[in-house]
Amino acid sequence: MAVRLGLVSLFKRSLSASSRVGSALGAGTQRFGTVAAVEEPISPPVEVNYTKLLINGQFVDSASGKTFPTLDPRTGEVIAHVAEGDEEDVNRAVFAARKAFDEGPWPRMTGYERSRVLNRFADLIEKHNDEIAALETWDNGKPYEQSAQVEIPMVTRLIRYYAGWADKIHGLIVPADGPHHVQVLHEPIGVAGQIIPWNFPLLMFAWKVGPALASGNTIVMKTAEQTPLSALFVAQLLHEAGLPDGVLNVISGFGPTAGAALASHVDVDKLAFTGSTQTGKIVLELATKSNLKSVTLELGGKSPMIILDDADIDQAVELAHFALFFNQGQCCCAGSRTFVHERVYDQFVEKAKARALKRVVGDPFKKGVEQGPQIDEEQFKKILKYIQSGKDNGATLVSGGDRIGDKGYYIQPTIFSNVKDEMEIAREEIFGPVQSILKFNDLDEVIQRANATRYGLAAGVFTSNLEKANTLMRALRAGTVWINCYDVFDAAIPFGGFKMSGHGREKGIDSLKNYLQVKAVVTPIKNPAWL
Ligand SMILES: NC(=O)c1ccc[n+]([C@@H]2O[C@H](COP(=O)([O-])OP(=O)(O)OC[C@H]3O[C@@H](n4cnc5c(N)ncnc54)[C@H](O)[C@@H]3O)[C@@H](O)[C@H]2O)c1
Repeated sequence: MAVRLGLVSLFKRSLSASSRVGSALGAGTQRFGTVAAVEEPISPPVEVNYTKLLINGQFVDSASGKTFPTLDPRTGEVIAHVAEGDEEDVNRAVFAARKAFDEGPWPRMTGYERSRVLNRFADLIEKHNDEIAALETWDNGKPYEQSAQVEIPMVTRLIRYYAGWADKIHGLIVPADGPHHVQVLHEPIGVAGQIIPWNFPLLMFAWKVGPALASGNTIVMKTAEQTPLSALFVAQLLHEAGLPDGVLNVISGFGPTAGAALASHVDVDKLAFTGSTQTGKIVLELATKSNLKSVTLELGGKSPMIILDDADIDQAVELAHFALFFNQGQCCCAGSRTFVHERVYDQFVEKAKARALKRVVGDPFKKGVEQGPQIDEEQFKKILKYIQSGKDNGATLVSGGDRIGDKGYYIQPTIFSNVKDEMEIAREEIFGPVQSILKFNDLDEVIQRANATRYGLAAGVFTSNLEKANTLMRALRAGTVWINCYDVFDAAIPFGGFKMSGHGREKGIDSLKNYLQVKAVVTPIKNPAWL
């Protein structure tokens, strides 16, 4: 509940942002529209203490001795040099995780003991909330207030949620048709390989680690090369909370080397991946070719946000703005196709423009900032290329359309109207602050167009008409449908995709199933008193 409130309050903050921005603005911050170079970056209130690989409970150098720089998205400058893991390090980490699973205390501990470790971990995250948030913002560029007040609290909520499950995972006794005692056991699956992206580094860490640990597995995690720092910090806290050595191993490094080695390792029993659809296909193939390990995939999206003609336009504009621009537009489930009913279309576009122009872009450590820089040069260039493609293909540029300043990876909140379904910006995942507004005039038409994508991660609907909401929620082919809200991510709510947005679900009870094997044990019973 607290987390849900966290998100709701973030959205409410966004609702009142237009009245607050004036007072929030100051050095290093700008209301988009008064474009100028972003000023000198604020010094992050944290030190980087953990840069090595975590293998078997120890922070160690990579076998090759190599390191790679992790960069500050505000400037492109080096924050720290981090040990670069590759195949040999993955082998060492899998060996440690295997041993910890086969011999170690973790799967043999009671569920209650495991829950106590996870609860202590959540307490420690809470204690270090501000340091962790600062690391997350420094490495990723997301607003500090978002890290500190929304995301880190979501992490603790999620860890406590799975701590609550740890001693409630149980099988069944099933009545078969015969004199048999039939037990269905739910066992930990073994060594889990986990590969995560950079857009929500710590939240993705938690979504993966929470259910895997609650159900008694051991882990080798490969973090994203853009954002290795926060996972190393909290992995250390998890050991302080009592996690035995070897149960969680963290490898910083690159996809084609460390990630591929993990996906294809024959001693890994399960692979959980979050990232692009393109990479999802690669890791699925590696997993299949190596040892057919089971795979869950959380991939990309091109989610529709549908505004009906009965909607309160001011609220609809704010929600659609939040659905797209949250986290610099770097959300797999971003509402990146804003469908607006033709009766309210022009009014909506005007107000969406006004809102985008008021968006506070600047140093993410600055109070009141809503949007920081994009993660890195590669994403920054990709987004600018998509903006150019929108212009070239005849969409109407309503606001933005360029970078901000000449340093770091800041992009103007950009809106295109008159976007057509076949345009690249309406089909491909931009993963940036670019809103595409499309016009529709009929419910059946918008259902058909909203579903006409290879993705199916999420959808949003904004209406006061219950019947239309009910029709849409069933017709939309997506893993999540948010009605009159967006981006509500409580730990109990399953999340995942239809179609090429992925396989399986994370969070909630569904995620536990990813980390459990089902074993049937059948024993004949002589002279049973009952069956
Ligand atoms: N569905 C979700 O829950 C979700 C969440 C966040 C991000 N995403 C998606 O992730 C994408 C952005 O993240 P990204 O650019 O980091 O994606 P990416 O697929 O390039 O990278 C994701 C992870 O995979 C690793 N990787 C890359 N190549 C690999 C390979 N050959 N073998 C093994 N691992 C490899 C990377 O190092 C990183 O850790 C977007 O498309 C977004 O939609 C999805």
